[in-house]
Amino acid sequence: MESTNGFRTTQSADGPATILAIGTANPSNVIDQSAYPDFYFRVTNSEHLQELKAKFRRICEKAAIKKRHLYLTEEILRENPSLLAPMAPSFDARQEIVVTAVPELAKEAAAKAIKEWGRPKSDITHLVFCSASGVDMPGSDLQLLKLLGLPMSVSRVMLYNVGCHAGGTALRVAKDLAENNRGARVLAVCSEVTVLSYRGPDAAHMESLIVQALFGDGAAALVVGADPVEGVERPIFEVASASQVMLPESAEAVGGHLREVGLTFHLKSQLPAIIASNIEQSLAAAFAPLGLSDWNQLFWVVHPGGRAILDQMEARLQLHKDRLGATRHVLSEFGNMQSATVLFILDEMRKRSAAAGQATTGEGLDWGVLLGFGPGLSIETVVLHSVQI
Ligand SMILES: CC(C)(COP(=O)(O)OP(=O)(O)OC[C@H]1O[C@@H](n2cnc3c(N)ncnc32)[C@H](O)[C@@H]1OP(=O)(O)O)[C@@H](O)C(=O)NCCC(=O)NCCSC(=O)CC(=O)O
Repeated sequence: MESTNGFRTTQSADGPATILAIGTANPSNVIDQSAYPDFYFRVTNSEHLQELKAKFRRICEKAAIKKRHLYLTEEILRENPSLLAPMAPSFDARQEIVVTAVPELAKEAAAKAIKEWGRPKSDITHLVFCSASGVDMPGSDLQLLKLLGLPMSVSRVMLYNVGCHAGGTALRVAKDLAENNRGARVLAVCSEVTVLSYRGPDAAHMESLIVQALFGDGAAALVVGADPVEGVERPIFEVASASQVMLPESAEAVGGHLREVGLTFHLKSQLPAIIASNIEQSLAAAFAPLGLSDWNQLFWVVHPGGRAILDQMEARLQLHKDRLGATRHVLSEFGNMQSATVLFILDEMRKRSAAAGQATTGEGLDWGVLLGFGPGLSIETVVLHSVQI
């Protein structure tokens, strides 16, 4: 009888996990960031809070965001007045919306990814689903399976309420699944619809104002698999390594709490500085095996938690201005879409590389990094290798 080791060898892939397709989707409702302070204070019946409105306008102006997509329209808000108050018990009303909106938006993104991938959806073997937008049992992973008509044999992993680094987490888990299960094709999906954290302004909750000014809704999906089938599958990036680290004594920097009032966030103003002063350690550990330490030789995909995080990281690492171009573009067009954002940036990266006639999907460079930040404070570092265009 064959040894377990021999059996295990035949179960593993030969090559590294690759990203074979990317799809994205947003709700059709678009908000213009410059007009948003007027809309937000009017719709939440808060026009009497003029000082707070002026502060909100300052935050919106400094966010480096042009527009965002939000599921919540004025009509839906009017139908759900408990969402407008700063701290009214409203969990049921919020859940009612997200349990269908999250998997539906995920379906749009996943269908696009499967179409680009080019193989039948019945060839999907695993699903990794991430969302910080509500919880349910069975979860959004099962709803998505049904909405897409995927085989009932798909092995699912549901990552609820991980936070903004979860795009990196999903890719890390997808990589391990793809490399350890020969022939596996993993659908990794992040879907965020910020209905849980939407609320009216309140001087007692300044951190909520930041969330109202920065967060947007979006879903993104990847198909991940090793040993691409020649002539059928076309890799976009190879996933060389993926790791997670937690920064000590940073638990208070960022977090979220699910309560009767929905999801509340705490965001310390030191967050950009904490990330900037710790990031080089993660980069050094991730790129030491490759002998790389010139950060300007990498292409960059960074979770844009806020403009100040990008600015401080860029300054600390002395990155050339164009290195964070794809990241800043996605922040400007969509805001902070939590876990989905880095996957949107991957899409933007390969598209702008092709449009500019670059030699590789990573702006002409070979190696790149995807960074996610979130509660913990947790940092996800994914090392990517581009492919020739
Ligand atoms: C919000 C900003 C765009 C504002 O830009 P600047 O900092 O350049 O401008 P600024 O200093 O004049 O700030 C504008 C106003 O916002 C206030 N302000 C800034 N940060 C604040 C905070 N964390 N809590 C409360 N208020 C804050 C300032 O005091 C100021 O008020 P006044 O004008 O009255 O003086 C930036 O600070 C930023 O990008 N911050 C990071 C946001 C963040 O934490 N993102 C992580 C999201 S969570 C995430 O991504 C992970 C996850 O959820 O898991």
